[in-house]
Amino acid sequence: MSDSTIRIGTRGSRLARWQADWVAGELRRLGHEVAIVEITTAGDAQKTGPIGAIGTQGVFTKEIQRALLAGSVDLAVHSLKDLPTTPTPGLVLAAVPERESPFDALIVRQDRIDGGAATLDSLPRGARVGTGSVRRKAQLLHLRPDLVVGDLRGNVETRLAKLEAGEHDAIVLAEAGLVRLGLRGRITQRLAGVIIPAPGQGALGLECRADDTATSEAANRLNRHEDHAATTAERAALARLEGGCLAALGAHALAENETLALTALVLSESGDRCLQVDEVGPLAEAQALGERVADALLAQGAAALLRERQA
Ligand SMILES: NCc1[nH]cc(CCC(=O)O)c1CC(=O)O
Repeated sequence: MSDSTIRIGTRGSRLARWQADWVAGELRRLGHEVAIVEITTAGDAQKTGPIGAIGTQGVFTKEIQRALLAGSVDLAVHSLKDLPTTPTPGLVLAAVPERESPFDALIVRQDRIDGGAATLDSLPRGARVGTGSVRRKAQLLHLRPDLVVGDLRGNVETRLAKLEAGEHDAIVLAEAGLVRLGLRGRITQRLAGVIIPAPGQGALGLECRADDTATSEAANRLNRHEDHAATTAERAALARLEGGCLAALGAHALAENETLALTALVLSESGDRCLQVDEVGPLAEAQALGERVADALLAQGAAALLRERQA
């Protein structure tokens, strides 16, 4: 292994490996030598109970950041939505590569589909829908207060197995994870325009040491300007609302012709109250757009909803 080998740190789940392998392939195409180092995180170690119970932000990312700072890896490949917005001293987000779908997807159990329920609207009254995310839960209940939303944890394959085992009538997962794992065919309904996704969903965040210009320059060649700007706006809104990854908060920005259109919403945990703001701004001012949208939400009373959740 030469000195210039880029060592990529990743979690060991099949999705995390797919993402790290994809980045490795792209860097090799650019002529770099790359090695992959698997790291176990607190989020992977805890297999039961709601994700909120782990208590802290960054359960999937902290150990990898520690390995970066310790110098045992050079580049972290994170799911951007799992990466806290608070900057980590000594580290930089070097690039956001081409984004996969930012949207959520509904997967309905086959016998329910056979019974004619192939969309969120057509699920029977009181149907059981599984998700581990307070954002998805609140939006599901906002749209369908009759649904019984149950907890769902584990990696993508585990969650699909729990659906098949009959624990739920339907589950909600990120379309990006399903597509990357070759499971697009499992999607019953795309929830684009129905549920607002998490900030950064579907995007990767490539992080390296702030003083490692060689790795930062290599990573930067994978950067997609539009996707970086869109996720910057989404994450700026999240940071301003201080919701962390556990808030019932959705944000999605669409980039078109050097313009960003950002939608963000904050809900009460039960979904009975919902605030939404839509604004546009120049791509080059993504951070400011996110902050402006967050301020508009705060002016509508978003802080009270977020505090309720934290109490
Ligand atoms: N919190 C888990 C997580 N983190 C990233 C993804 C995959 C999608 C993505 O890249 O955003 C998932 C699974 C899911 O939400 O279904």
